[in-house]
Amino acid sequence: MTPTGRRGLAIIGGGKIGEALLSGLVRRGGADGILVCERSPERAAQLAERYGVGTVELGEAAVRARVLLLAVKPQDIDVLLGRLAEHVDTGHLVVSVAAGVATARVEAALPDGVPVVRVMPNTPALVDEGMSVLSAGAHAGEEHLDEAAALLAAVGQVRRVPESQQDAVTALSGSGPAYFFYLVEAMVDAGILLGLPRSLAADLVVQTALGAAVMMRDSGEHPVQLREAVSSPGGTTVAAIRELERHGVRAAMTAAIEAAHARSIELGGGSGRDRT
Ligand SMILES: NC(=O)C1=CN([C@@H]2O[C@H](COP(=O)(O)OP(=O)(O)OC[C@H]3O[C@@H](n4cnc5c(N)ncnc54)[C@H](OP(=O)(O)O)[C@@H]3O)[C@@H](O)[C@H]2O)C=CC1
Ligand SMILES: O=C(O)[C@@H]1CCC=N1
Repeated sequence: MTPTGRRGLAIIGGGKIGEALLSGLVRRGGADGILVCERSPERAAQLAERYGVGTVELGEAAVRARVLLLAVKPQDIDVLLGRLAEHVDTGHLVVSVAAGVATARVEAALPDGVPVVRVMPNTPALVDEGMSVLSAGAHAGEEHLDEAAALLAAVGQVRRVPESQQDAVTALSGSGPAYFFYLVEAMVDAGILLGLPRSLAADLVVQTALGAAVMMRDSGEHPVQLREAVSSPGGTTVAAIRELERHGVRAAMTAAIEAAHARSIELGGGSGRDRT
């Protein structure tokens, strides 16, 4: 039973991803019904001013909000859950975005039967182009997954996976924006090396990244086909791709994503299990 007066969402942890989700949700639905609980009073005040949301202590967050979105670092989650446990009941929905942290670990720290949904979002939620991937814990039903999906759909696309795939998802789409930013940095630096002004180089690279992303999403063609269309025989693109292959960029990307996957498992203290 949901106690009367409990409504809306509290974001617990107003850091990078907490703010990305908050900004999109406020943009989509307004600040009414959204609360933020943040350890740093300065940061809480900043978010309140920026988004017009109310800020609360942990206990009050659980009294006033039905959905509790945990957005603290995996290293802080056990302390948070220890403090939260006495305030939570089965009428809440707990949504955790902590990398690597299995729903079973969250459930074990809370009263029996509390529904928990694990989500891996990403920072493009800031511009409504997020990718959020959901898995249900042992006590989360379809209605809880639907509720979490509806929340995250406000800031981008949503997919569901068995929880055993969440560490791979984390390595791919959770951390993924950083790989593209890294690549863009390198391309802009190369443009500057070739004598272009920084702002022009940045404009060229960012628009090229955007155009390439939209083509990959909308053209229905495989990235290899799209790359072939850029690669004139004996031309500039094949000369560049040969260097990327020579320097092992493809292998480096695979190794990077494997390292992120391993780190996600390490942060969680082991791989997440699927519901049986
Ligand atoms: N950044 C990203 O792109 C993504 C992050 N995630 C996950 O989201 C979580 C947060 O990551 P990120 O936003 O990068 O981290 P941040 O460190 O930027 O944000 C976490 C915030 O939570 C605060 N906090 C810690 N403990 C508490 C508490 N008990 N009550 C209230 N606030 C608290 C922290 O305060 P303080 O600064 O004092 O520590 C900090 O402001 C992590 O678990 C991460 O794995 C998931 C997907 C993408
Ligand atoms: O770097 C991290 O650990 C978090 C999880 C996914 C993206 N950022």
